[in-house]
Amino acid sequence: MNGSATNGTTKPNGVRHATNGTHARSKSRESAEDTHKEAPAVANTLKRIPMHGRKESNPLAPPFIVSAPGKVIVFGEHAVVHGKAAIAAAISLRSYLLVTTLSKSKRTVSLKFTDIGLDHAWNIPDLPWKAFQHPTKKKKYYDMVTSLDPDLVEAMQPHIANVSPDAKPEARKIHIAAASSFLYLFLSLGSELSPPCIYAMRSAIPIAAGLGSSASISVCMSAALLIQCRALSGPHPDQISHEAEEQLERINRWAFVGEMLIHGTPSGVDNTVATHGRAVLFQRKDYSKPPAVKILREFPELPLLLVNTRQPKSTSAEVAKVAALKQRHPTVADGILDSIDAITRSVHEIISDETFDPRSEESIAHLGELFSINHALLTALGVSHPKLERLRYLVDEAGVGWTKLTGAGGGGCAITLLRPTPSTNHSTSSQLNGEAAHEPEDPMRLLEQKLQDEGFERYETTLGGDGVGVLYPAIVDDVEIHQEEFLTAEGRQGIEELVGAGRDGEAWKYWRP
Ligand SMILES: Nc1ncnc2c1ncn2[C@@H]1O[C@H](COP(=O)(O)OP(=O)(O)OP(=O)(O)O)[C@@H](O)[C@H]1O
Ligand SMILES: C[C@@](O)(CCO)CC(=O)[O-]
Repeated sequence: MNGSATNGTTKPNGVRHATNGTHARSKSRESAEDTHKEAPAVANTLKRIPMHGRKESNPLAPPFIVSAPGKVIVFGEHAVVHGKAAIAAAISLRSYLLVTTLSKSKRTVSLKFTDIGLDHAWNIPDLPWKAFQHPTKKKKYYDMVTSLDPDLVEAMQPHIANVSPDAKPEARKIHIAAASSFLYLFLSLGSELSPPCIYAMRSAIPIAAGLGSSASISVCMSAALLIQCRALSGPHPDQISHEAEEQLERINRWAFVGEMLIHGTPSGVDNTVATHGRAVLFQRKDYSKPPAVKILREFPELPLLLVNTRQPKSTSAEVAKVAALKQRHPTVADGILDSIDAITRSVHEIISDETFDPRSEESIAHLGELFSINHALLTALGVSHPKLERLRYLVDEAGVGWTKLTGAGGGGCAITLLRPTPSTNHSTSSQLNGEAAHEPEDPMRLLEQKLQDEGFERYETTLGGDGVGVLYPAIVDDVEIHQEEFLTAEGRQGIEELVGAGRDGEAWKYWRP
């Protein structure tokens, strides 16, 4: 529970700050606003100015925050890695990246990714700029990069080798994945003259649970670095549709590069839905070309239960398992992947039909069967886990819906499509006759209790929200968000309240083609 959230009489941020020294606060606010007038990095359609083109006397860019959602894959995980279609939807759990520019006397770039315990700084001049800026290697901010350059990955290694040297091996792996992802993007989009900065990450998305935490942070890093090199215009409410689409595409391309550093061989569906939000029908047949993406703006409000087995898993290990099975049993594995593809296409047809009614028992039951079949096929591919099977068993036993794993499997989360409950008629004949009411136990309540007893965790979320968003400058309710409070905000509630999440029409802006 976040202490500041319950503080009561006025807006939470105002209350918190009033006890912290009003003078200092309003000063930092003024400087942020002034700077914003001088250097509207994202507010207008910009002439591109190289970061290093700024005059010595220019004020510091204000702190700003970018945010991106996690996702659930509703149908088609794993098959999508092998060129088949998938449907994924954004969830309301999000990551937030606060970027603070330091004075020019510092020459460091720092990561403070406190969710994973990573705190690392590099000296900007020491980084392998020569390798990344070499004319045969240098990428433009608008390029489409579909594979990592092994020479550049190699050039980064001495700078990755000194990340968290004393951490335990498991934690270190996590740190190295996140740090490599950032550094490759920083070296690709920045220059030796990039401003010294602190990049502070907080996320409400559980890590390695199949909800796209890595894609969400990759989208944040890509968007922040593109904003800093002034390669984005907007977001602003009257931005024309195709221009907004172009910005999202630019962010998505570099987020895919970030994902490659974490996953190895991502299909790109996770970063695509984390960038665009809503829901997407996604297919990448040829990795050297852009994927086919259809944004599903009218994605139905499906009644879903989202549960985490809390069994950690590695996406790259699960993806490798399927690749190995495909090598050993090509015909059988291809048959399974084709069946998953057929399910995804059939679902797309069903939900696109205007007669589809997510409140109808019949429609949901039809879709529910496809949930169960998709899960069975994923189990056949070897990516389920005893905890996922136990979860599915408990939901089946309660008779409340149809369950499938979501994301990479091997643990992580499952989604259940809930059976619509017939409206309960409380005035039964026995009650009307004055007999004692013996309410049958609510199966959903019983299930929730069992899930809790067995250590499963349920998430409250809605599907289909906004994609990447920007709070520039990092000011909510006229108060600048400070790095320290950002890093120490308690849990999901604490961070969401601090950044003013979900308060559309205010400071947060989104590209909405
Ligand atoms: N809040 C965070 N802060 C820093 N790094 C993070 C954070 N969340 C995720 N990561 C990085 O992403 C990695 C997790 O990626 P992984 O693909 O295994 O899981 P996922 O993205 O949650 O699941 P899936 O790909 O199945 O949806 C972590 O090891 C870490 O490097
Ligand atoms: C397992 C997978 O299909 C989904 C992970 O969320 C991998 C990918 O698409 O990159």
